[in-house]
Amino acid sequence: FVPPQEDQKGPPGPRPLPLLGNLLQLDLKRPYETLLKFSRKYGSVFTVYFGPKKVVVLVGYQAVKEALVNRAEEFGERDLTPILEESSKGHGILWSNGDSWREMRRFGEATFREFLADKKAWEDKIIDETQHLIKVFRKFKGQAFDTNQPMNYAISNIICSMVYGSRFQYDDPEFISLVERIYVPIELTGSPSLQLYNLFPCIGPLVPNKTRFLQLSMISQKKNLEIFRHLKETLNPEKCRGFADKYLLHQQQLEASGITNIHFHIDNLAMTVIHLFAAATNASSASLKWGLLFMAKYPEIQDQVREELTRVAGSRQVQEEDRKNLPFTNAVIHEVQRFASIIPISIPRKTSQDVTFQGHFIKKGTAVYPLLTSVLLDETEWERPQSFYPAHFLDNDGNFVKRDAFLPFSAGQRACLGEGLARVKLFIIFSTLLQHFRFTPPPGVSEDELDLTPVAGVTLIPSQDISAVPVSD
Ligand code: HEM
Repeated sequence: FVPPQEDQKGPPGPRPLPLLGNLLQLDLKRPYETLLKFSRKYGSVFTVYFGPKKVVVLVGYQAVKEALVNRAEEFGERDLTPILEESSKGHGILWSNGDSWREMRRFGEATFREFLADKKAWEDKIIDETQHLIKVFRKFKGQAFDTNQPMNYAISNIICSMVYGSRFQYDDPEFISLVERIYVPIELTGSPSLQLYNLFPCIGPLVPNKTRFLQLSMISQKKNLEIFRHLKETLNPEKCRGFADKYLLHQQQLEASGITNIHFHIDNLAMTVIHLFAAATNASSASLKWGLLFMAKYPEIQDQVREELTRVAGSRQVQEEDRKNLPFTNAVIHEVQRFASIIPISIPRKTSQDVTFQGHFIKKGTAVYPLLTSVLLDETEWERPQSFYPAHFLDNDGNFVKRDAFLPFSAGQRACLGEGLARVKLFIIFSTLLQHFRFTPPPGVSEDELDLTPVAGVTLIPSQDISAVPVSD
């Protein structure tokens, strides 16, 4: 292996070894930490080799914004690993490119806009699910527990309501395996053997996790096709139950008007739905889990949130409408997303053409990793980047202020499709839980002793148990 010629003109970076590239220098459990370290030496645009794979890393608000927003087209393609290429087959939204992605993205944006316009219906689904979540939290009677599973179930069910039009009971075996098919592939993606397979695809037959990943993907595809068959039998243009109905109706309209669109077919719907579950669930539940853990860690901030909620909403259900009157709560939720920085390396992009960026040549098709954590913790943008400090989002009069460098949903043409929906979800669930529970460290553990180390993986997830003590008790 000889690094190609263009590297000499490309962004600088640590010297790669043949075949291994910079793998020996990278902390593979927390690669973002090594990348941050490299940036201190090589600047805000540098090259690193994950084995034979060349990657250009973007660091800090200025570089990330310039690439993803000002040069949106050039940095607007998704970089696919072999396993994702095999499972997605060019379909869906998250792991696709070109015309198919454009059509699915446009359809997704229009549909989500409609959902948000009918705010009440979307909000009611979230409120309904939050009530189920509260019942589960109550069962622990104030004992410390792992918030992972209850949160994953609630969030997955909200996406079920959004996509299929109905929720499941938590103990329904169909639902339990559906949730497993969402979270297990995400865990597998972060496993060392699949990471190795993605760098050296020739070892494929030796990687059981690859077979498991593809099996789960196939089962998801099959199950979705079954659900769509049922939905199709009862499809009613007057009463659209969710995303899948919208798509099926759109497909019917195209057929009825004789328009041929090769991208609107049932396999593309199934993969789009699988991608929506993958993108929507993990990130939302991780953000909420961090939110509750930070409340246990910083009780004075928790008290201030609850005081504001009580003053504005009393004991009635908080609604999205209330957000404008809850600047402190709003600021805390934003600070949770900033400080937890749950997707430290954004979902990989690649260049769609040869690019000269900040004086460096980057060849078409080069993988690009926007280091989102370096934006959310950028010392030139945030007053106290390394502290949990809700005042980042408040002015001197306590009003909420937006911040340019707040990019947990990334930016540009591949930015998070569900940002609007995610924001409503985080606000309603976080506020409602705080109305009902006081979150504390487990008995015998002090706030200082709470463990904020995330579980290693693509998304950062807390591992610390906490207690949810009902406030009315
Ligand atoms: C707190 C919650 C969430 C966070 C932090 C988050 C963050 C992200 C990030 C960083 C990306 C990569 C964007 C890029 O490449 O520039 C992304 C992509 C995406 N997200 Fe989210 N997301 C969240 C929730 C959701 C929800 C609720 C949905 C759907 C309802 C969703 C749907 C998507 C989709 C479809 C993509 C792929 C977009 C594309 O490739 O065109 N996300 N998200």
